[in-house]
Amino acid sequence: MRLCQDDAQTPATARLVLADGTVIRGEGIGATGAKVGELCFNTAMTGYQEILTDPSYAAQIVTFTFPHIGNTGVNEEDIENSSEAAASAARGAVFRAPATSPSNYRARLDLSAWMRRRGIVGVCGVDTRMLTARIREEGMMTAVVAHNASGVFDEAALIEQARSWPGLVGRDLAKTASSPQRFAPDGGDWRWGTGFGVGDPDGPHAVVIDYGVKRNILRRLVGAGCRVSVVPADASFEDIMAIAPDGVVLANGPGDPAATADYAVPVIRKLIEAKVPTFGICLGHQLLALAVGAKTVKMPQGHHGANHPVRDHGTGKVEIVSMNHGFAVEEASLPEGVEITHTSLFDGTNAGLRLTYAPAVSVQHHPEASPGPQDSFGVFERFVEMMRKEKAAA
Ligand SMILES: NC(=O)CC[C@H](N)C(=O)O
Repeated sequence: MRLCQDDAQTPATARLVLADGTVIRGEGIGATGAKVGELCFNTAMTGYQEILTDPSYAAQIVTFTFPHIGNTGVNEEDIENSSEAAASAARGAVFRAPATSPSNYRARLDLSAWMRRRGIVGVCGVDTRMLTARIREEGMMTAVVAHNASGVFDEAALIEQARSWPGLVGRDLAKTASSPQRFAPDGGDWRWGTGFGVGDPDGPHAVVIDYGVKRNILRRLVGAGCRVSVVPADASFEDIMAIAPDGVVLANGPGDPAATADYAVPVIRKLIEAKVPTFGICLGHQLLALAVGAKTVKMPQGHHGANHPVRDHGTGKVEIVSMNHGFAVEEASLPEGVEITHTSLFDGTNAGLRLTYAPAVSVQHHPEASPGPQDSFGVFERFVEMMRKEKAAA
């Protein structure tokens, strides 16, 4: 395979430009143009389509450490954006090898054509091992990925574009990733041969606050037996209570949790006070922590992958989970009445909480996987049990 960055003679059609002035040459894939964002790396070996459509990657460019991306093409089912807020997913992608022709019975399109449709700008032929080592040592940096057929770029302008981008700290992106209207999802867990399952019309009513929710969270809730309604990120406590929830899910989402806290935290505080069963996932976990008075911090490299070990202190077991976050809950800032339920075994950061005085739990990882292992699927069933228990006690 050809790596282009050291070969100035190659008419490379793409550039990856870092804010420190590094320019990496590669071959373009997907949309043409130039996209700026925070450069992170993801270590998952499968699930590139789910990763590129995960709304939590808004304003980010994903470097895939797995070298062969595109082998199974793209299909109509493995899409994680739950609404037309498609702009909310990853802006750019960095690959080691050029994408090969797809080989999979579900493939409908090749990766490049699909990325073009979705406006994702990509570059292949990059030494992703070198890039990942740099992110590991220097932290997530701002980058621009640029692609055009001519191979002619104003590199100084691209460096300037990367330098002047303000970064993710202080950015509320949940409102832009959220569906603007209430909706009900259309299916449950996907199974080979039968596709998406159907829900239980008499199950407990889970209302999901959509900060940029992944579809598989909705499918998993349906699969665990819930009736599900999704409400926009800025729905008020009264809007939520008006549709009679048995429980509320605080979804995942992009951006800085502290910036989303302005409008999310007052609603979550009222849910806690009203003892509505509450379950936070990723951004939702961080927002629950902020609602009880804790702090969140920016991580140097974040956690992005489908192979992260997390200890569940309740069961004593280690689960291998999917992760995608660049901010974390600062454990030292957690007040009394908050129990730590999960810990990342990569770096000891907080990965789960439970309030002792209200029915509220949360996890930092992605128990819905997609992509990733299904070790944590059970947290959805535990949430359903919590809703049933609270309802029976009311
Ligand atoms: N997946 C998520 O919900 C991400 C949460 C938050 N935007 C972070 O990067 O930490």
